[in-house]
Amino acid sequence: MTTPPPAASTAPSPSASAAPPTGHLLSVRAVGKSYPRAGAVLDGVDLSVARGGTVGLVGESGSGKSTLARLVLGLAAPDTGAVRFDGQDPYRLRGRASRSVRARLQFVPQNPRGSLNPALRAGSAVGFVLAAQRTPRAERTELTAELFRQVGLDPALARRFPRELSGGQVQRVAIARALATGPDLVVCDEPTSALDRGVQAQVLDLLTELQQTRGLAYLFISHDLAVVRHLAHRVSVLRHGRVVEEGPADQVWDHPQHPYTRALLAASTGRTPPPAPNH
Ligand SMILES: Nc1ncnc2c1ncn2[C@@H]1O[C@H](COP(=O)(O)OP(=O)(O)OP(=O)(O)O)[C@@H](O)[C@H]1O
Repeated sequence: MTTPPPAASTAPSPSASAAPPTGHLLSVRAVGKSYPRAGAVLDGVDLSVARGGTVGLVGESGSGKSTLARLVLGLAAPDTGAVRFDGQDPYRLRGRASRSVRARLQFVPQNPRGSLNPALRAGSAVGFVLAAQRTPRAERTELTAELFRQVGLDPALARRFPRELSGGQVQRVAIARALATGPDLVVCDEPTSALDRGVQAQVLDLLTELQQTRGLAYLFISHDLAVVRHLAHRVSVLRHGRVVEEGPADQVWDHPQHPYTRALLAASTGRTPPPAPNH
């Protein structure tokens, strides 16, 4: 399915702003993963995310994006290669070290409504995370209100149930929940693909703003190059489990080298780029 590019935004293009700080927070090296029926889902994948930077991971459905997200989050182990978050293997950690890394490594899902308990008020979704972080009960309500404000939500909405919120509001609650642990890296898996175009642009602007104020890094997964271009500093293009192109977002957008990247661009924008010199 082709999602239209997001509406024009007031947020500065990340690639037009200052370069992100150097030093890799996340490093994926020669990662391979197979499943019995699917075969090789990832094959020799390399990817790095700098502190405070955004890498966009694009590819069609089935290219292996969510599998890579699971490996990065330490929910599964690669068959070959290595995943390192700040030098540590998120899958192998146990006990306090695991809790610390899990707090610094958060996730925003595609379908936040599905990840929120429908029987609990929106504020509780954030409150539970704060409780797990051992935040004193007396501070949780005010901290939840502050997180709601940071994601552009009226703190009064914390009293509502998920069904009483719009799709964009629910996604903001999911972002507030991810922020509650004070992460350094947030893995966003198609976080705007279920939203209307205008709301999509607002959520992307919010993610950009949060990056600037909190120094967050993102691994931003999408099938849509136009969405990724909106906030990524660098882009990796995944096809059948292999990275076929990687580079600065503007370069990949303006001068896509691989035929597959060019096809993704055409699907995303309707624009057929001029032929690349090497193909
Ligand atoms: N736990 C699993 N067991 C077996 N096969 C799996 C498992 N997880 C993923 N796969 C298979 O791996 C391939 C890649 O799936 P993955 O979800 O990573 O792709 P994707 O690019 O994220 O696609 P989508 O955008 O549709 O989620 C698919 O063929 C899928 O069926």
